[in-house]
Amino acid sequence: LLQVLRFPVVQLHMSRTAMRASEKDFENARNQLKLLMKDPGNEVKLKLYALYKQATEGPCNTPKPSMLDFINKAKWDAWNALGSLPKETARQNYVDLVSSLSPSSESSSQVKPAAANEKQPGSENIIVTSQDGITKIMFNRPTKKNAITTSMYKEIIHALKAASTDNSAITVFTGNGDYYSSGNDLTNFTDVPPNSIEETAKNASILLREFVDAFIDFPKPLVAVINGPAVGIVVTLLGLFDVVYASDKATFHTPFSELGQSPEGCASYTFPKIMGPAKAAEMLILGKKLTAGEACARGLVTEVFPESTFQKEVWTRLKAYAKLPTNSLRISKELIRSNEKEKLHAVNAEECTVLQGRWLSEECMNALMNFVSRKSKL
Ligand SMILES: CCCCCC/C=C/C(=O)SCCNC(=O)CCNC(=O)[C@H](O)C(C)(C)COP(=O)(O)OP(=O)(O)OC[C@H]1O[C@@H](n2cnc3c(N)ncnc32)[C@H](O)[C@@H]1OP(=O)(O)O
Repeated sequence: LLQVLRFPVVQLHMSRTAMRASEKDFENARNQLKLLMKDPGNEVKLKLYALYKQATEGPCNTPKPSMLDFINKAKWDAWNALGSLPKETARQNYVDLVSSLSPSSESSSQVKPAAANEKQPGSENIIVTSQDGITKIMFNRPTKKNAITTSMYKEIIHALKAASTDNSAITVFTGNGDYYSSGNDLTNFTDVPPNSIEETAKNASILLREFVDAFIDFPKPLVAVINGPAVGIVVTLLGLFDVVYASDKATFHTPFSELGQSPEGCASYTFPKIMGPAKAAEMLILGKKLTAGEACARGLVTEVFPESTFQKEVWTRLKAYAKLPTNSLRISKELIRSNEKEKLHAVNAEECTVLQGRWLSEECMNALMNFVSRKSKL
């Protein structure tokens, strides 16, 4: 069996290293900032200040300046809004932000103001645009039902990091075509040399953990616009979103047992909290597929819209929300989520460890073989 499954050769360690800014990158970014020709404006300068303080001193720990001390109060608010963002992440976000200000930047994850359908060069499967105060991250692999490849996970991590410090108020995920997403691309696990299986499972577990961490730590309101069926990881992640709008043609399916796998995306913790343990078990253990109406009744979805008016209604609403004061949006999110963060990171770590073992199991390998040989369709 192991001979039949050939896992892809991926370089997850390399990418992981690349995603973490070193002290030297941080120092370079500081120097690069001094060379900027154009004043980036007060909002960006406040973000840079806050990220710098967070990266060097950790969470805001100084007394709040008086209301009349406008400048220091604005700086304090910006730093304080970063909450418990880890120093390392702040350092990376600082480097990303400086890099996005540099005219010579060629970073593929740079989020820039763009026309709604503009594609980022070199990242066709994920399209990131920023307009009207909204950063939109769109799965764009409609011929494969927007299944998520290894490189797409990495691009999304990068896009989230950039979106956390860009000028937008909210960040929205959606899918292009008839599906929101069919979840993990199952061929991520079907083209690997037999002697690399264990290492590949380990690397996939590291990547998954980093991917889910990026959602747990995301500081702005995160909205899912579910345009069609959603399967697997894109469903479990919804417990980490702040608002979920769904078309009435969307469905929600987590067929983990059928795949010989187990839940990820912190769903083993968030789903029982959202819908109660019995309903969560029906989805996560038994793989019951929900309609949008059922998912809304269980509290996983905020609101369901008729497909005929879905896009118009949802985007009109989101554009209005994106005009709300950005700091207030962040601070309210922080209040709602911060108490849970530590727990969520622990749950994520545990789920990734368990999944790593599942990917090496015969049950999982059989399910993947079935998919590849087209014997099994969900
Ligand atoms: C770093 C690793 C992290 C791992 C995280 C753990 C994540 C777990 C999960 O997400 S589990 C869920 C995995 N997803 C699935 O099990 C769905 C599998 N797909 C299907 O069951 C069906 O394709 C379908 C129900 C989504 C759609 O069926 P149908 O309408 O009949 O279309 P097709 O099957 O013909 O699909 C069209 C085309 O897309 C390819 N495709 C669809 N989904 C996936 C997928 N998840 N992975 C890979 N490829 C997918 C399908 O093979 C067809 O390709 P083809 O035209 O044959 O080349």
